[in-house]
Formats: sequence, C-alpha cells, structure tokens
Amino acid sequence: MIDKRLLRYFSESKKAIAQVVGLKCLLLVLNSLATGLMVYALRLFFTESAWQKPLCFAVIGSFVIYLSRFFVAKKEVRLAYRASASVKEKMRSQLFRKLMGFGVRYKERLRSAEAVQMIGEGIDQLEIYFSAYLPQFYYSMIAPVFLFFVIGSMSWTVAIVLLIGVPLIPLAIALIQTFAKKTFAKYWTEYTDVGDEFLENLQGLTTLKIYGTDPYRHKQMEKSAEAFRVQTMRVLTMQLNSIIVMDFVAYGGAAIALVVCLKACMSGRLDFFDALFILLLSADYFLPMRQLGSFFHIAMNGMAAADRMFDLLALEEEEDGTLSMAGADKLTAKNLSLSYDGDKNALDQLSFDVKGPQLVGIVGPSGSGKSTLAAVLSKQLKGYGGSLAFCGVELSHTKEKSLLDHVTYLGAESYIMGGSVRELLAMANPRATVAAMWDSLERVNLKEYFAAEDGLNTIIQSGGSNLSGGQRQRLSLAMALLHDTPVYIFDEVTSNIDVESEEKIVGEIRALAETRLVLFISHRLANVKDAGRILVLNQGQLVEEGRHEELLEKGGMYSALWKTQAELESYRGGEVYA
Ligand SMILES: Nc1ncnc2c1ncn2[C@@H]1O[C@H](COP(=O)(O)OP(=O)(O)OP(=O)(O)O)[C@@H](O)[C@H]1O
Repeated sequence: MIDKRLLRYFSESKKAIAQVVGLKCLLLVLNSLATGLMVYALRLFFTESAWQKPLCFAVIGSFVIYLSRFFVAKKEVRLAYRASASVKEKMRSQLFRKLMGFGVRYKERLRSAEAVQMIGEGIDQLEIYFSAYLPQFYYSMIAPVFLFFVIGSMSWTVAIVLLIGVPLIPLAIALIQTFAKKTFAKYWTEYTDVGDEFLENLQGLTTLKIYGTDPYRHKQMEKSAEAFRVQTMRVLTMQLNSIIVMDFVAYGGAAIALVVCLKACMSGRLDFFDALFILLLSADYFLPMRQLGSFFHIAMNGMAAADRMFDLLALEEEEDGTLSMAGADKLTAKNLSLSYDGDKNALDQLSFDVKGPQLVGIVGPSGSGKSTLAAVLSKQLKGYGGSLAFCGVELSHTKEKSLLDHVTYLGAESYIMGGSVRELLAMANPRATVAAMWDSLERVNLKEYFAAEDGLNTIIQSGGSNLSGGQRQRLSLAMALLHDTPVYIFDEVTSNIDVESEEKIVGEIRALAETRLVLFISHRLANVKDAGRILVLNQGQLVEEGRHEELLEKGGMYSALWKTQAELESYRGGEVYA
C-alpha cells in the first residue's frame, strides 16, 4: 500500500509528513475532548441540580477546543502542502534535467505528449500521494488504537468489536491493489498514447487535409479515444466498487458497534451518557480508514505515473565532456564515421582539415551526409567513430556548454519562441545593445519590416506563426549573427528565402567568414562558389575538395552538379552558373 521507492526517493518530505500525522492525531484528541465535554454538559444538564456553573465551563471548554481545532487544521493544510511541494519541485527539476540531458534528440527517448502529461498531470497526482495519502495512511493506523483505549475505558466489548472491523478496510484495499495496479498502468499507457496521437494529428492537420486522409486518421483517433474511454470507465468502475466494499465494512462495523452499545446500555452494563459518547466517537474509528480508501485511488494513479517517471529517470544519458575548447579556428576530422542504424554509414571515413577565418562550403547530392555532418559538429548527434576536433580538443570530450559558446548552428527550420523581437534577440545575446539588434535585423533584410511594425517591441507569436516562412528564417539568422561565436554552421539556411533576401544573406555569410570559420551547407552551389574551400560529399564520403575553379577543372561530381544546376537555373540569367 506504500511505494517504498517513492518514499526513499523523496526522503526529505518525511519530516513534514510526520508533522502532518502528529497534527491529525492532535485533532483527534481535540475532537474526543470536545465530544467528551459536550456529553459531560448534557449529563450535568439532565442529572445535576446545580448545573449552571459546570455547564458554563463545559460550553466554554468546547468552544476553546473547536477554536484550537480550526488553527491546528489550518496548520495541517500548510504542512501537507509543504510535504508535497518539495516532491513536485524535485521531480519536475529531475525530469527537466533528464530531458535536457537527452539534448535535442530527446524525442527518440520520449514522446512530446508523454513528457507534457507526465510533467503536468503525473506530478500533480504525486502531490495527493504525499500531501493526503501518506499522512492519512499512518494516521489511520494510529487513530483506531487511540480510540480503542478511550472507548475501552468505558466498554472493552464495544472497543473490541470496533477494532475487529477496522483492519478489514486495509485488507480490502490491499486486495483491490493487486488487480488495480495493472488497470492503472494500462490507463496511463492509453492516456499517453491518445495524447501523442492527438498531438501528431494536430501538427499534421494541414498535410492530412491536403491529401484527404483526415477521415482515415479521424477514424483511427476515434478508435484510440474509445479505447481510452473504456479504460477510464474500467478505472472508475473499479473505484466505485471498492468504495462500496469499504463503505460496507466501515458503516457495517459502526452499525454492529451501535447494536452492541445499545444492548449494553439497555442491560445496564453501560451508562447512557457513556454510550452516547461512544456512539459519537465511533465514526472516528472508521472514518480515517474510509478516507484512506478514497485517497488510495488517486494515490494509485500517482504511483502508476511515478513508475513511468522512474523508468524515464533510469534511462541512460550520454555523458557530457569534461574539456573546454582551446580555440575554434582549426577543425580536423580523421576517419570520421557515423551510422544511424549500426549498419549503413551516413558518414564514412571522412578526413579533412579546415582553418578559419574562412568560408567552407559543404555540398553533395541529397542524402550524401551533409546535415549529418552538421549535426555531429554541433553535438546534436553523438557516438561518432574516428576523430573530430576543434584545435586539438576532441568533440566527444568537449563540454556542451563550451561548444555552444564557440559554435552556432542554424538549420533550415528553427523554432521561434513567442515574445517581442527584443526578447528574442536578447535570448541570442543578452548583452546586445539596441543598435546591435537593429544592425542584425538590417543584415537579414528585416529592419524595414519591423520598423514599420512596432520596432523591437513587435510581438512574435509562438512558433513565429505571425511571420512568413522566410521572415522566420531571417529572424533566426539575425539571432545567430547576434550570438557572435567564432564558428558558424549554416545548414540550408537560405532554402526558405526569396531571391533578393537570399543574395543579401549569402553576402552577409561571406562577410562573416572574413572573421570567423563558417561552414555553409547549401544545395545551391552558386551560394558557395566563392568559398575558400568546398567539401564535396557523396554517400557519406568526402569525394572531392578544393576551390570552385579547381573542382570545375577536375570534371568530377562537383562539376556535374554545377552543370545540372546551371541548366535548371538558367532562367535566372545564367551569369552565376556561367
Ligand atoms: N534520423 C535518421 N535516422 C536514420 N537515418 C537517417 C536519419 N537522418 C538521416 N539519415 C540517413 O543518413 C543519410 C544522410 O542523410 P543527411 O540528412 O545527412 O543527408 P543530406 O546530405 O543532408 O541530404 P539533403 O541534402 O537531402 O538534406 C541518408 O541516407 C539518410 O537517409
């Protein structure tokens, strides 16, 4: 009934839980005292001739006790919150750290919807486990023992009858738990599956509409939603049934005690006012256990969610390097290889040596390994074979933070967060001045546009949804330029951009390469024509390298690609491909 692993993991919450249990016991004592005083007052009222003074005392006493109960209960709520707050904070930060540890490839380990559900609702369920279920669990063990002695002082028979009924509730709970665990685990699987499917369908809605496949996905989604509904109903049915069982035990036990109590009273073995006191307190005998039963269902859900969280926390992370970069103007690859599936090499024995400042073009047919190389260079992909080093420091041993301080990667599609243009640019470089921000916007052809809007205060919606594809890309580029690092990796950054902006941006990239090492992947060879060095990849191998003219002269792959593109782009005037 208790998840020991959870308790061990969050051992710091034990103190607050113990305090909550202590306060619950204090409330029980106060409650018993108040009931005792009330019964005492009634006894005086009906049996004593000079009853005014003691009655007054009893009424005032009861009032004081109820007032104290109010403050104790308030404190209990606060402590219960404290017990769970630290748990939630610790679990959220651990999961967040883990996801960060997976890096940009976290999606390979965990689906986005599952991450959101786990970190949101899953952790909220843990709150109830720690703030309500655990304190109630310990309290419900102590309360019947305390009441056993209080009631026993008046009638041991009634006390024993009541005590016999109490363990039936935890027994019922334990019995339910044996099959409930599977039901809850399945519920969580269905829940995260349906969430993931929903998110994917939502993200791909435009594609589904274009190809008219939305009715098919609609049907599939309906099936998953139905499976989730059925599972939810199973959980609810199980909860309802177990509540009926627990109510039967609790109220059945109280009813039997009532009969025993009345019989003892009628036979004169028990004083009427003592019997009244016992009857009033008998509910407290079962209520803690009964309440434990209600918290138990929510706690089970929290435990099932916790199982998934622990599974995630147990996943291995690739360890970060320990070395800082000694410089970034020299990049050396020796027999660099990488395979996605352990079978075919996406990068195959690449060896090259490039020095900055310089523009290095990386070209090759589709699927030749250009983006894979960029991903390895920016540590988005780890586990390469051979060697890859900036100024002699192996990339796999380099601290990610150090790499990010030296290398800026920009791909064809970067996610733009919501916020003002100023906030976005400050994210790239918190020390950037307003003038530097405008300068970076000017360099990517966005200055006029934002000046006509609300300047740096222009609000960008989440995902850059109020910008065009090209504007989004240019804003990402402005951020990259502001980031100001010695190395830049641009992977098809101009693929989404109109011709005029492309020319300006390629010009900016060339200018940037006068002071930095810029690796520029572009399917459009004209963009890298002026590069100091061009690496030509094919099937993961470096097949040619050199300057544009040298490569044309060779008449190899580069030359063939150039000719094909020249034909395709002849409508642009042809002078670039002449
Ligand atoms: N995540 C992945 N999982 C498995 N294989 C992959 C993955 N990404 C790329 N590949 C494979 O690796 C090879 C190189 O792909 P890569 O994306 O690096 O090529 P590219 O030269 O950038 O192509 P393009 O110009 O079309 O973008 C291809 O055969 C591709 O199918």
